[in-house]
Amino acid sequence: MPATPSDVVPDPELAREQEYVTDLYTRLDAARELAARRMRQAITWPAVDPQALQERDATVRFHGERVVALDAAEAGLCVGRIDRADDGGALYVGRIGLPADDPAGDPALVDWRAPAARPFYTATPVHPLGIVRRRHIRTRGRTVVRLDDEVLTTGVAGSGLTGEAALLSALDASRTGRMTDIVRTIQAEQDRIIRSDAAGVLVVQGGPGTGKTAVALHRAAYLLYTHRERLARRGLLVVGPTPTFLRYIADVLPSLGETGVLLAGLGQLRPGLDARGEESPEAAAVKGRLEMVDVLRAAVAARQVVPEAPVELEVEGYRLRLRPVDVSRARNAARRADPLHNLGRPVFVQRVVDTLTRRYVERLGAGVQAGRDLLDREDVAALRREVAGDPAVRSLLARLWPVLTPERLLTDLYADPARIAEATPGWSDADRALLHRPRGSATTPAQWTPADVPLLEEAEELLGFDDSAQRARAERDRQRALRRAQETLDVLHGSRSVDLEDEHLAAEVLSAGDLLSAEDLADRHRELDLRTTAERAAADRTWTFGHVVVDEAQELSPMAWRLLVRRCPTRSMTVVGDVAQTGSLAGTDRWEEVLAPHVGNAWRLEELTVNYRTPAEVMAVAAEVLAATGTGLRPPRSVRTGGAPPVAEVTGEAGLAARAAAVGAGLAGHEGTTALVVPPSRRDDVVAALSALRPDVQSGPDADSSLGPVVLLPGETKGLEFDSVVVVDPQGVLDEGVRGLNDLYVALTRATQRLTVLSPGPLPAVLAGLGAVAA
Ligand SMILES: Nc1ncnc2c1ncn2[C@@H]1O[C@H](COP(=O)(O)OP(=O)(O)OP(=O)(O)O)[C@@H](O)[C@H]1O
Repeated sequence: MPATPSDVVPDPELAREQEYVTDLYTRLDAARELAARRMRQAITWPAVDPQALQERDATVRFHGERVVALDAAEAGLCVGRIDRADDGGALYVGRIGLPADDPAGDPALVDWRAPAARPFYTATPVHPLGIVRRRHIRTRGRTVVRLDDEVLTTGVAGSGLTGEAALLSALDASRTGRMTDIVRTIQAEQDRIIRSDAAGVLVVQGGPGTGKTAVALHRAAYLLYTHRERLARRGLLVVGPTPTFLRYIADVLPSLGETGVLLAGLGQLRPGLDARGEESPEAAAVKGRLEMVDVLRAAVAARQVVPEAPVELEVEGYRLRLRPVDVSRARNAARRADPLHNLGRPVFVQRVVDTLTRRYVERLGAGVQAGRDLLDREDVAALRREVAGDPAVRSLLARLWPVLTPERLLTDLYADPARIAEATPGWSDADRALLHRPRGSATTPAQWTPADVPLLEEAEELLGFDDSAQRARAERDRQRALRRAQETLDVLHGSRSVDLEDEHLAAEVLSAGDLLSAEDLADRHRELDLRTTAERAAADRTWTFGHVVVDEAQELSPMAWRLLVRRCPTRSMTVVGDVAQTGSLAGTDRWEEVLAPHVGNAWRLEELTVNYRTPAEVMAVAAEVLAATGTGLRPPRSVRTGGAPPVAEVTGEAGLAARAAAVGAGLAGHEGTTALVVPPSRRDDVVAALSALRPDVQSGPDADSSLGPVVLLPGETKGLEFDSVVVVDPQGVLDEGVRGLNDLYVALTRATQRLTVLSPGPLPAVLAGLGAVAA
């Protein structure tokens, strides 16, 4: 390990800190017991009216969340302390705040997110912020095992790293396949971003391994702490690129005591849908264009049909005629009444049925003198009902103005080249062909892809949702509950009058019926709604979030941005990514480009410059690839050096898969995680060869590196890291990716310890510096 400025402190100090830490755990246990007791009490509260019911739910939820947060604080409760100048004493910093006995004094433990804890992360010898010493306290279970001190009175600038010894030991640790929190070792440049103002759009640009994901998640925890009330109500959404990535980061916020956050990929942003279908990058890119808004508008308008010739219908043996002008008038009236397709439909239906009823009346009266007058208003209403219920009329209405779900609109559009052509004036045939997708069969339904999700959501905005049936059902349920409650009250009331012989006494005794109305009783029996804000938000597509964090944001298409901005009307967003790592064709290499349509220039940029993941030797190789991308971005500076130098081998075409398997299996025998990154055309061969040696090999978007070695495409490694990485066929990665240089850059920068490159032929020019040897 490199030299560090820390002094390892002798044992008596350790004993003193142990005493303090033991006291903190006693306080933690007491706080947990108290919160659990309060929660149990609140569950039994009678909820006599809707307001009391709401209060009960909120109280149970509040104490429940507190118990979860206190549980989460158990591991590594105290992270360190800062000693203030002028005998201000020590302030202990930890994962959660715990009060001291004297409420006027310092708390026993300051939450890492509180303003008072800030110097723990940002004080330096040059800017000590009133601190003379910073101590990192390392615990295992409840036992203090190590102290690392930094003296901040020297006035001499050091490495620029905060708590360097603690940081380097965290970075050297083997990876488990799950991201962990960095509360102990947040660096000053990261702290500034984590605590940056919640308002507006904050873009965090940084190279691989600079901690963008870590910072984004800690910022989420910070914002939940600082704006607890607003965010607890509105919720916070974290959007990530792939299901694997979401699983990789899933433990971080709960370990920080925050469970109310919704983590979702783009494919999961439509309630009830998990869109995991695959499609070509070109098709996804076309679907991601902003022009798709107009395409969908046109597709909806095309479903409001005016026939070219009159339509003849037979109702109860009478032939009725509907002229194009009748339909076009009905359509205009419906569009005026409500621009949303499904909400305008009742007006359209009403107009058409009125017209047909008029024709029906005329036909009935034909031949009879003053036939019209023979029918009174009730007769006409009965005829109208007949017309409205007639199967021929209903099927005509379904053809002229169908009720549409977003799924049906898009399925019909994709399946029919004529519909696509009508909705895409000015498009090339090649782009139109990319939208085409045959209807699935009953056995193999066409799968929705992540790029479909913003379109389905946009379509929902245009179609509107006629929820009258749902509301009617809810009202019927309520009435049924009321009836049941009334019956209960009647029984109670009846038994009282039978049991009590003394009329006078009976009048004095209040029965349940006197105290409660049927309505109250029905409410009293309602279930506790203990869903978290995140769960309620996930089930409601109209939910708008208090804050949205977008990770790997460079991959998002303009349509995806449009969806996210709709879910966050306040534009309180944290957007993190690296425009040098963009792999999708729909993504961006310029932040201005994607943000301008939604927020103009009203966004601010922060940059992260230090790489905490990739050792300097590996980063030097990746830097050549970055230079070749022409983005002009500088590679981040690695904090770790002296690891194993990267190696490259030329295997020959025939030996590639077998060698990849042998190297992968060898590395997977080490502690930590192993990934083989391959171009798509090599995946099957490499998986087959490796599984002969390691049956626990995993591949594809659900692969989990904590369970065995994984074989992944470059795009599937987005945001992840592994102790050992083998890049198989770098030329294939360059050739097969739509942004091949970016893909290779991503693949090379996933390694925390060891990098091996296996090439079937000569190395691509951008990797010439590696100096390959023959296998
Ligand atoms: N202050 C820190 N203390 C300890 N570990 C850190 C710190 N900052 C970052 N790390 C670690 O460095 C690694 C890289 O961080 P992270 O994945 O957040 O980087 P990133 O910028 O999102 O990378 P990429 O762009 O490649 O996805 C992670 O293991 C993370 O835990």
